[in-house]
Amino acid sequence: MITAKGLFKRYRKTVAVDHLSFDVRPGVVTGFLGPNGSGKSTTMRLMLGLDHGEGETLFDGQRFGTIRRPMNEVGALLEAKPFHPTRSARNHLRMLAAANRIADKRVDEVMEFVGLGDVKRKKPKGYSLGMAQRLGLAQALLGDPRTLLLDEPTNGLDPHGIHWMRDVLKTLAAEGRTIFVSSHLLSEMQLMADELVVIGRGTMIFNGDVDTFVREFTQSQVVVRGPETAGLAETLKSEGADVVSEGDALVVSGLEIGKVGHLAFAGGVELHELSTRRASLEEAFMSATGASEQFVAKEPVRAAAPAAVEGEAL
Ligand SMILES: Nc1ncnc2c1ncn2[C@@H]1O[C@H](COP(=O)(O)OP(=O)(O)OP(=O)(O)O)[C@@H](O)[C@H]1O
Repeated sequence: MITAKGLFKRYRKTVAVDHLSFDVRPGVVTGFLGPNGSGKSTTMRLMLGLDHGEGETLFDGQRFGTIRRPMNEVGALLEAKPFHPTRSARNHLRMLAAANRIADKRVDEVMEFVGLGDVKRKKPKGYSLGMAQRLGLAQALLGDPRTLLLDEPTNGLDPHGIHWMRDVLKTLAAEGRTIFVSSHLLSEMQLMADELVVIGRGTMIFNGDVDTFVREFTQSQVVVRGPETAGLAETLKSEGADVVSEGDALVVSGLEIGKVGHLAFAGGVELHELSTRRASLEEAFMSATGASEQFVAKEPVRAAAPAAVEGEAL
């Protein structure tokens, strides 16, 4: 269990993290989301005491700095490639293992686990970003910790790697561990996370389960299909719904599925489908964080078309 209380960090005029408090439960994957520059990395650094700021983070009741054998309690992957440039990957981990009184055989175990068994004697400076992420995860797992903090662990991984990382994190969570992971891949987060902490400009936007987040920040729609729904469309509109035709279906916004079903039944309309279409995590994220986006790109400007010269074929 992670309990973060009143985390605050200012860089000169910029308040990067503004009194954030949240809990991260064991047994589930908790996703950490926010637009670029919203303070995710700073929050994670504050949680581990790697940045000076205010507030307190407890890992199973203990502050990181007071844990006697931190690698056995909290594993962290904050940035890819923080490795010794000339030592082999295996020796890098062996050195860490020795310093933390972790058995040498655990090094080979975690390197096999993350799929780097064949390249463990190579130097990490020759690793790709995806391989470096795997090595970072191996390092985080070295002490078999109960808590994992991972900042963008899928960064640089190929689709197989992303799929693998998702399975690994879900499995580790199912073993009862506490997993706190940031990612920009919202479709991936939708498949991986059970709970969310969503921030914007350093402040809390949402802390709770994924389904509630999507429900709170989007409007679900009702899909209606049947051989003759034109009359029903008019009835639904007169009840205040927005109705759009999509092929042979009606997509209804603004009315509950029960109400749509009732109106169809009352009007004697035959239905072949009546279902709810849930919005995606991405739609909910856009709606929840739109106002707190810091870096908004301008619409691309198209180069002006050359003026037509009279008589010249274009
Ligand atoms: N070392 C620093 N010095 C000054 N400002 C900083 C520093 N690190 C971060 N910031 C500022 O703090 C804010 C939060 O940055 P942070 O990197 O924590 O955001 P983030 O959510 O991790 O961003 P991203 O999603 O782009 O990785 C930003 O406005 C950033 O410019």
